[in-house]
Amino acid sequence: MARFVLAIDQGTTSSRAIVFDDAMRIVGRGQKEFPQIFPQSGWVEHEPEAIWDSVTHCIREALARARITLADIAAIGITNQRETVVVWERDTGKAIHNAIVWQDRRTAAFCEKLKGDGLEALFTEKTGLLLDPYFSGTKLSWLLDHVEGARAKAEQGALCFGTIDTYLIWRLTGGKSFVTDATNASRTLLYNIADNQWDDELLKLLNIPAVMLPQVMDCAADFGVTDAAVLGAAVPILGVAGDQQAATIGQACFAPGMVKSTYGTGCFALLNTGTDRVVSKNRLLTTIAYRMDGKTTYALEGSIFIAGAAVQWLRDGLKVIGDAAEAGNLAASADPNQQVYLVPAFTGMGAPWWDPDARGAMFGLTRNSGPAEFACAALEAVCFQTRDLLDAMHKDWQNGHDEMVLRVDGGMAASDWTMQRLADLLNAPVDRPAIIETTALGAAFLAASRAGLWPGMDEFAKAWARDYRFEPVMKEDVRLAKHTGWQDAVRRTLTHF
Ligand SMILES: Nc1ncnc2c1ncn2[C@@H]1O[C@H](COP(=O)(O)OP(=O)(O)O)[C@@H](O)[C@H]1O
Ligand SMILES: O=P(O)(O)OC[C@H](O)CO
Repeated sequence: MARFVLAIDQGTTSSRAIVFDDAMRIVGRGQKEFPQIFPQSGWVEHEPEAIWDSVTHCIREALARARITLADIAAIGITNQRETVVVWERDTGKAIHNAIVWQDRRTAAFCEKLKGDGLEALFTEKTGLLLDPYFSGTKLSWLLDHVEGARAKAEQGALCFGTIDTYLIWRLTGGKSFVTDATNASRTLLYNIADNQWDDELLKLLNIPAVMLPQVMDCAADFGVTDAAVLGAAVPILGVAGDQQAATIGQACFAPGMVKSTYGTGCFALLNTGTDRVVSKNRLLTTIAYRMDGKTTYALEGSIFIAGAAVQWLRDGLKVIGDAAEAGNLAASADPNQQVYLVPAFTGMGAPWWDPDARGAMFGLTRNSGPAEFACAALEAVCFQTRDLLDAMHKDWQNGHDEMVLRVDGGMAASDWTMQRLADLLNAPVDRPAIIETTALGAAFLAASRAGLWPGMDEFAKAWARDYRFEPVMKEDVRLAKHTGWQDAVRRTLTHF
């Protein structure tokens, strides 16, 4: 009997596939990067075919490392970079344009126009999002306006729109399933998260024909069966969630008040608010954490665009480290008497500031400032930004949950120095789990529990294991002084202060 589950994690810079066994252990993995395309300043695209090739490559690699074949897989779970838009022809499956990636800012002027028309409150009320180019809706609208003949074809029902999950499912099932899940839908700016359906009024405002949208399912559902002619065996796809929601699930943040923060290229913190659809007064996003058995659990989300990317800047831009793993040691050697701050607004500032025009800045440099102070400032910036998010979350939603433990994951969570500094600057414990691949784990859980291979949510939550807890040790006056310095640096960087 098939007793393995395959998680496909399609990320912004690479795709991963991980095989888990029925005891939730990782037995094989594959990973492949694919090209990032920057056609103009602020534009970011991916070639859909390159994404597909990377996914099939790492599925083969993961299966080979696990020494099994696809026939040994009981179920597939998919998790993906969110908001990224693909449009393809319904009859040929051919994409009409490169995918427009979540980081792409080309629709900034369109968003400003919609805001100028006084529409942001309506979009926020219905979708929980803001009018920012980050989300899918305005990108889809751009494609229909700029690819010749696209709008007419879309209106005739000849085109399909999907986030990456939808596109992969379409390809894996040989064009038989045209579906998404509620978490991915909730990032499009087209989906009403209160009514749980595509919103006709918003579709009209963005001029998007409903006929091109996929069917929205729960996160654990029957998404289709892989076409044996495509992958070599027919396997059911039983779980789907956007990557940050999948990490929330993988971290077993199932109780209201639980919060996780994922430190990859960017950083995304999600606070489970249960059935409360909290509307943020502090410019956080309201999003669907997961939908199971028709019941929606909501989250408040804070999105920071630069986290591990600041470490990449130390490595590739400044060349003060040769490898990301060296950043912590270098930061540890910084002079504690220097107050150097980096505001890493390299691509604008995300939550809770949402300032697309801000650019990065450093403050407090002296003639003694060197690589160590730069590294310290870069890593501390990620911690300070997390604090800004969590402070905003607590202003928006108290519900008696003053005591907070943050569950962390993502590549940067491997840095002990950064995680200790995070606990210090938050003045809260930080828990790093034993399985750091929480995104894939979340997708695997959705699929494996539906297949009856793994237990349900309660048992899964009990199985969550800690690798290490970082306890705050920094003196209160030091923490306060640092935080005040950071707030001042942010104020001086933002364009709208
Ligand atoms: N030991 C480390 N210390 C600090 N940053 C790290 C470390 N290891 C990896 N990173 C950073 O984490 C990021 C990679 O994390 P990952 O979760 O794979 O990101 P993504 O899924 O966004 O590609 C990179 O930006 C890298 O610079
Ligand atoms: O691919 P990641 O891990 O950088 O995550 C991207 C997010 O889903 C964007 O919202």
